[in-house]
Amino acid sequence: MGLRICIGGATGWTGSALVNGVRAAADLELAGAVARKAAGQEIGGVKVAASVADALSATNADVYIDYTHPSAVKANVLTALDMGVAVVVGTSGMSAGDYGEISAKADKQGLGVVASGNFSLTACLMTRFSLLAAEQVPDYEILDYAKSTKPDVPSGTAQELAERLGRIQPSVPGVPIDKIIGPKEARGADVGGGRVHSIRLPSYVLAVETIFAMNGERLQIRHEAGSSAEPYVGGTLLAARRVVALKGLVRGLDNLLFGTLPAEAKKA
Ligand SMILES: NC(=O)C1=CN([C@@H]2O[C@H](COP(=O)(O)OP(=O)(O)OC[C@H]3O[C@@H](n4cnc5c(N)ncnc54)[C@H](OP(=O)(O)O)[C@@H]3O)[C@@H](O)[C@H]2O)C=CC1
Ligand SMILES: O=C(O)C1=N[C@H](C(=O)O)C[C@H](O)C1
Repeated sequence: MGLRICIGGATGWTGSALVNGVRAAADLELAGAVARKAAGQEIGGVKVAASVADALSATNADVYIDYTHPSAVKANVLTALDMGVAVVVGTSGMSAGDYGEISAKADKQGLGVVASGNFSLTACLMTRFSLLAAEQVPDYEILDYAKSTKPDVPSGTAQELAERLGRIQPSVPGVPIDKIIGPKEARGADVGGGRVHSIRLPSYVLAVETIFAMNGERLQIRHEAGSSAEPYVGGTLLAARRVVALKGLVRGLDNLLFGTLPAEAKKA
């Protein structure tokens, strides 16, 4: 019997790619699925439940994976932990405070949670390269592009990056924000120490770019997502395989792949 996976958001863009990924993996088994509109129907050989609690009481899942909605994810994760199930979080929209609560619950339950603003390999490389750059170049700002209908801001990718860059090297505006002449919002938002400008327009899936600048030169590190959800499957399933051996919260796929950066370990 393989590792038993329950997928929240199983009918969605990412969730349906994951259902296929789990079914194609010899060491994984689809144990449950959650989605409201398809509740009662069958997906990948399992009956879709209307809620995480219903899905996890009907099955003995080892891991719950959430790709639902920013308005639902926190309650879903806390429910799974309360029910003794390790969690992988793909859904965006949770604040640093929300992650604090999840971290405390995971510690209390002795369970693992892996969350990553982006589970694609190339996005995870963008994050790691940006963190390395911030150790050397203190002046940077983050541009966060997504489709016009994305409800949460900044994206999960940009939020996690901003918080982590901000811990290594807070981004300090050349003119302090309270001294700005004109609308302060035009200078973006301070997200955990990193300055983020979010753009929401049709035709984008998601792109995140950090501009590092020194006198006379600039470095731009950019990731651009395409229209397929395939890139998120490998990283999410790697996290599912690893999370069962963890206790507590790990944020960032790059930490699973490459270990903790010394600069982040020092500031933790
Ligand atoms: N970390 C990463 O690498 C990635 C993160 N994401 C993030 O994942 C999230 C989902 O994205 P995407 O796949 O495009 O979303 P979709 O809108 O395509 O799918 C959402 C899924 O969740 C279900 N759902 C929505 N609301 C609820 C709820 N309240 N309770 C239970 N199920 C719910 C939907 O079904 P129904 O409405 O019938 O319930 C559907 O199955 C977003 O936050 C996105 O930013 C996306 C891709 C990669
Ligand atoms: O909403 C999306 O589509 C995506 N969201 C993720 C995020 O919020 O960072 C990332 C993914 O590339 C697509």
